[in-house]
Amino acid sequence: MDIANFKYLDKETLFTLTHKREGEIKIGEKISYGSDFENSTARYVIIGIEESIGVKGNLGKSGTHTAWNAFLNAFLNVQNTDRLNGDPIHILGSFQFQEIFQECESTEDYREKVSLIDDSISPLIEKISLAGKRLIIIGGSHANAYPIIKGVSQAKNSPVSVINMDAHADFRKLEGRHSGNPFSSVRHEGFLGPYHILGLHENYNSQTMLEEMSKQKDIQWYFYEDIYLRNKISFDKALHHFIENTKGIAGIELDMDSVENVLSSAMTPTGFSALEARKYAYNTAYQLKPSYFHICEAAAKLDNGLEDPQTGKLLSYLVTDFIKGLME
Ligand SMILES: N=CN[C@@H](CCC(=O)O)C(=O)O
Repeated sequence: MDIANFKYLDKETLFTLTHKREGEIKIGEKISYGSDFENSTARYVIIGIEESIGVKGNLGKSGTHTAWNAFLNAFLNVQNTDRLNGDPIHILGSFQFQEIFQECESTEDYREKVSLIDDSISPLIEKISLAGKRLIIIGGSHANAYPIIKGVSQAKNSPVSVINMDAHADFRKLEGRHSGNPFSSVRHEGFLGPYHILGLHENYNSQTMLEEMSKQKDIQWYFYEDIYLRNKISFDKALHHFIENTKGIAGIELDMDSVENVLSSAMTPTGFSALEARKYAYNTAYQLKPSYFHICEAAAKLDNGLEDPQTGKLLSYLVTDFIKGLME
């Protein structure tokens, strides 16, 4: 089946990126791949979204389209062991939206195109979810939380209960689609159930947005500052509280701009550690068996030239932690 702007992972790419070594087996040698995920026995389907349009529509710095390849390079070369076997994993491929990106000239153009890509992404998410597979999605901007939640919600015929580790609530007003309003947009359409945000930064969430969220009883958050400056609650307790309050169909969001020093549009010198992000991925998967895991906003290279050779490896750790949590 052809999907607009989607490239299935093919044998040649897989073989080029998987570096074989005698006496060892890499994950890339075990996973299944390509279009026929429905007939694969794999339970977990991984897709990429190579896209920076949502970030530009939110007046940010482009670069999130570079995360997928960086992830793939690292992930395919993870050792296949009895701690993590590649057999239940299927890598489908990635959405490639760089041509659409090149067509944009203004903020309005980016916002219009985000609506367009929303409509490409959600049917595939719905189809994979309907096939009973759990999804792992590597973004891309946080704008894509909207089509992901919509697709899962339509497949499961239920609103999705979401936990989001993030410095920003992304609940901005509906002013055209972008990376700052996926949760307000998807809430507006009834696909988002309870919404829990872990680690909001007080400096970067507006009073208006916080007041809007306060009106809705099933939207809750912990500020990063309440955890680490005021010691009101520990990281573990805050996470546990959200996990306990998540019922039914669950989705997990991880915005990498909440993790200290990870390259992204809103890169931060103070935030969660890589280890906390790993604990988040593992524990949410282990305890909730969520329908999807969306990791977004990370970049291997920003358009301003900044590069980070570690992005792909961190994304790969997070995905393997999440899969281990699902399997244990
Ligand atoms: N998903 C990210 N949302 C942030 C982005 C900030 C930035 O790119 O600088 C927000 O809207 O506040």
